[in-house]
Amino acid sequence: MTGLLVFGRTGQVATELARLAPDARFLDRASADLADPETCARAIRDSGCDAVINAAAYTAVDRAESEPDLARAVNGDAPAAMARAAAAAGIPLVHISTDYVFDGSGTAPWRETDATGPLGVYGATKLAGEQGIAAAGGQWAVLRTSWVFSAHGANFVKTMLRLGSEREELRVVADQHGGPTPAAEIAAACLTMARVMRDDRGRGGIYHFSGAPDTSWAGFAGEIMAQAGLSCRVTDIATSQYPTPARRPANSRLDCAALQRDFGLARPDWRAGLAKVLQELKT
Ligand SMILES: NC(=O)C1=CN([C@@H]2O[C@H](COP(=O)(O)OP(=O)(O)OC[C@H]3O[C@@H](n4cnc5c(N)ncnc54)[C@H](OP(=O)(O)O)[C@@H]3O)[C@@H](O)[C@H]2O)C=CC1
Ligand SMILES: Cc1cn([C@H]2C[C@H](O)[C@@H](COP(=O)(O)OP(=O)(O)O[C@H]3O[C@@H](C)C(=O)[C@@H](O)[C@H]3O)O2)c(=O)[nH]c1=O
Ligand SMILES: [Mg+2]
Repeated sequence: MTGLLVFGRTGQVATELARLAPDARFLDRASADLADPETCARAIRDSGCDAVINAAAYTAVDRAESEPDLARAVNGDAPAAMARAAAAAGIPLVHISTDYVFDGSGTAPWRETDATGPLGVYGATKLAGEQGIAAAGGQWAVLRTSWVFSAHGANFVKTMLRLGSEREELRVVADQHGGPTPAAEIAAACLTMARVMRDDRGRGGIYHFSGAPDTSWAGFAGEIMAQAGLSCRVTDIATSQYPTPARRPANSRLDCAALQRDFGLARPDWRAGLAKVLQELKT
């Protein structure tokens, strides 16, 4: 996609965007530090691009609890500044957000219109980003996704492969439920949305997108061990048995019907995405 500007170059989703849209311009931390929102706005103003995707974020969920100011600048203030600059330039912004904006109550898949209630700093700062974007008033889309994995960068799959080859047993929480999502599918969805929005200025809003079927982290871990041929046993535990600095939602299930209806994008099967990632890690 020519005329596309992407914030982020090294992350999971940015890496997949670079594969799918090699003509786009990618800004790494050295070119646009999200800790400095004005730099991001200027990058958009100076770019002459006709669409923007923000694939950069502060994603260290536990560390965010002790770095709330930095997390807020990167996840909250920078996306808001991007949205104001994009609105002024008359171009669409596609931004990625998270299931962690929800409090995780109940068992029903979350809809876009449901009340948010983040449990930790990461989720709260991502929610601030969503709100800042909506307040900017231009043409924007926020794609909320969950449990992202790929062959690149740090993610649950790579952690499980490493620990699973070192240990006979792993204890993994079985009472947090959601949809693992391949980064490649998120990149493809963002590109589709950016194209559609560029051609139809009436489109945008908040949308949910996650892999299917819903599972638990323990279920995800079990499938990783099985597909990778690792004999490591996965034992179900409760969240209370795995203390972490940040609280995480028990129910991260996302209702993805609106994205299917408005953009024709269906939930991808994460098990097929996992097979591709394992193949890629082998080569
Ligand atoms: N990972 C997940 O499980 C989920 C992610 N998301 C959202 O999806 C989006 C993409 O996430 P993902 O690809 O996994 O992210 P990664 O954690 O893989 O990568 C984060 C990216 O953001 C960049 N970045 C971080 N801080 C700054 C900064 N101050 N200035 C410039 N760049 C910065 C990193 O650059 P550098 O290499 O220099 O650090 C890196 O390129 C994010 O909005 C995230 O919130 C949503 C749900 C789940
Ligand atoms: C390593 C490990 C983790 N866990 C638990 C902790 C946690 O509840 C769950 C997943 O661990 P992670 O550290 O990958 O989780 P986390 O970093 O919170 O993953 C989140 O990242 C952010 C960026 C998002 O937006 C979310 O959608 C989600 O993907 O598994 C175990 O139970 N056993 C283990 O051995
Ligand atoms: Mg993590």
